[in-house]
Amino acid sequence: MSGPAASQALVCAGLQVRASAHGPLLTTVQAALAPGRLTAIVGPNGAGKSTLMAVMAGLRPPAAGRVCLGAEPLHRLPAAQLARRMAFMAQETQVAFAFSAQEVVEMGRYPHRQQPSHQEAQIVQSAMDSMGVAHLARREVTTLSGGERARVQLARVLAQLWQPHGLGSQWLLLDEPTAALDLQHQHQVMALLRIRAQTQGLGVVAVLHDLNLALRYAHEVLLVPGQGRAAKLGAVADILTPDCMARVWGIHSEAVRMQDGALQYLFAPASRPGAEVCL
Ligand SMILES: Nc1ncnc2c1ncn2[C@@H]1O[C@H](COP(=O)(O)OP(=O)(O)OP(=O)(O)O)[C@@H](O)[C@H]1O
Repeated sequence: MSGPAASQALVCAGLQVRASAHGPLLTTVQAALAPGRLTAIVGPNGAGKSTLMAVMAGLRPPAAGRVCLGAEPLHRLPAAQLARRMAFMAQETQVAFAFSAQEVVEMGRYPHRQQPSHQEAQIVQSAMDSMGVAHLARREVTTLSGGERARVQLARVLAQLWQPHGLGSQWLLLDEPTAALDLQHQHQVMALLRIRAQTQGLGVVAVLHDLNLALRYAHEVLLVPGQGRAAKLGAVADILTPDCMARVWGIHSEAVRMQDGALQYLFAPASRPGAEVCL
C-alpha cells in the first residue's frame, strides 16, 4: 500500500501480542489494513484475535511494536479525536444499568457532544433502523435477547461513526458481531457492513468464526494462527484455501460454488470417523 491509502491505513507495525505482560506470545502482526474495506480476523479459539483487536482499538498496549492511524501512533491521538475515528464493539457487552436500547445507541454519539451534528436524533434513529431495532427503542437492554442486544450494540457503533468528519479514516472494530445472530441477520449485518465500507470509506475489521461469511463479505482476511505464529493478511480467497483450513483448524473442506458465484465451503472433521475427539 502506498500514497494516500497508506496515510489512512490502520497499521500494525512490529506488533507483538500477549494476553498479559509475562504471558506467552500469542501472535505477531506486520500489516496495513485499508479503509473502505472489510477485513475479517479469523483464527482458532485462543489464538489471540480478541486480544489483538483490543490492542488495535488502543484499549490495551502491545507487548512490542505499535498501532498507527496512517503515520500517527494511536496512543498519541487525543482520546476525544480517537473516539470520533474509531468505534469498538466487544465480544460480550454487559450494560450495568437498565438503559433503554435507544439510550445505548445515543451513547455512540457521546464523542460528538462538543460539535453535535444538526441531525443527532435522526442519526440515532437511522442507526437503529439499519439494524432493525427501532421497535425496541424503549425496551431495557437487559431484557433483550442476545441477538437483539448485539444489534443494539451494532447500532451504537454505527451511530458513533455515522458521518465522515474530516479528521481522517474511520474504523469500526467488531469482535464477533455475528456470534449471537440468526442466519438472516448474519447476512444482513455483513452485507450492510460491506456496503458501508465501500460507500462511506469506513475501515471495517471484524473477528469472525464463520469462514463462509468471511469468504462472502470480506475483502481481506487477517489470519491469526495462534501459538505465537505470525498473522497473515491477504485477499480472502488467497488465505482461506482448503489447505489453510486443514492446517489451521484441522478441518476438511469441500468447495461449493453458489448460484450467485460466491465460493463457499462445506466442512467435516479431518480426522478418521470414530476417532476419539480430544479438545
Ligand atoms: N487476562 C488474561 N490473563 C491470562 N490469559 C488470558 C487473559 N486474557 C486472555 N487470555 C488468554 O489468551 C489467549 C487468547 O485469548 P483471546 O480471547 O484473545 O483469543 P481469541 O482468539 O479471541 O479466542 P476465541 O476465538 O475463543 O474468542 C487465550 O488462551 C486466553 O485464555
